[in-house]
Amino acid sequence: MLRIGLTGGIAAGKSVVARRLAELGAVVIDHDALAREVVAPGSVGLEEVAEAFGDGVLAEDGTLDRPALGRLVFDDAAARSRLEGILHPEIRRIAAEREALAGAADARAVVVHDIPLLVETGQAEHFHLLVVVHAPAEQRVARLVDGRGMDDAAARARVAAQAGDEERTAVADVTLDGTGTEDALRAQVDELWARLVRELDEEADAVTSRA
Ligand SMILES: CC(C)(COP(=O)(O)OP(=O)(O)OC[C@H]1O[C@@H](n2cnc3c(N)ncnc32)[C@H](O)[C@@H]1O)[C@@H](O)C(=O)NCCC(=O)NCCS
Ligand SMILES: Nc1ncnc2c1ncn2[C@@H]1O[C@H](COP(=O)(O)OP(=O)(O)OP(=O)(O)O)[C@@H](O)[C@H]1O
Repeated sequence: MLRIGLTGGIAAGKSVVARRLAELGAVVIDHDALAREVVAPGSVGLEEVAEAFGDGVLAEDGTLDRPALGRLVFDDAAARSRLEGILHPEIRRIAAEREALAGAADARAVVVHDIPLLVETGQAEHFHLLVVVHAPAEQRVARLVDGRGMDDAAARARVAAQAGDEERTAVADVTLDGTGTEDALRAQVDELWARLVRELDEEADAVTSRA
């Protein structure tokens, strides 16, 4: 199994890269999606979040009011760290379980962990290959405001809640340029994939010829 860590600042283009890798045959484990699963209705995670942050973070139907919780945590490092303390252990447990399943199904699986906070949570050394999608903070703020309808202050608070661009690129094995079009980004992923497949094939050939 080849384990890849994929990260990048918010709106750098991680999802574009992850979707392309999945199309090419990788098993993608999306940690943002897991962060939603662990607070699904009826989950222990949701109960713990409501206990920690009050019923104001619950919508009328009892589901998590994500914008309300976002307003509480993105301007407050202590609150954010409390939320992460509740959610991250469970997210990691499920991610490890999904990875094990992928490995059991196919020993040659390429498993990609799409993790926004990969560097912040000290996981840079956990992968065979660390891929960082890079686009400068100002461009990412503009994408959040224009593309996702976030207000400028909220967009800047999210960017500020994450590692700086240099911290991420410093630990990257591969840096993808997320500043151009989505097509241009997908083309870089295709190139990377072709290289990985070639390397995996060469490794398999070397093992066969040694046997
Ligand atoms: C606060 C919450 C409810 C806001 O939900 P919302 O639907 O608005 O955002 P969503 O979860 O889709 O995240 C969008 C992006 O925000 C950024 N982000 C999310 N959580 C964090 C965080 N704790 N610190 C910094 N950036 C974050 C990431 O770039 C992510 O891709 C949610 O982000 C959350 O539960 N965060 C804590 C869990 C977490 O750390 N997730 C990210 C990595 S696993
Ligand atoms: N290269 C690009 N050119 C133009 N727009 C882009 C590009 N890459 C991504 N976008 C747009 O920017 C927004 C964010 O992209 P994407 O969802 O891939 O970011 P992300 O890194 O996954 O963010 P998050 O941290 O929120 O998961 C989307 O609306 C997407 O369409």
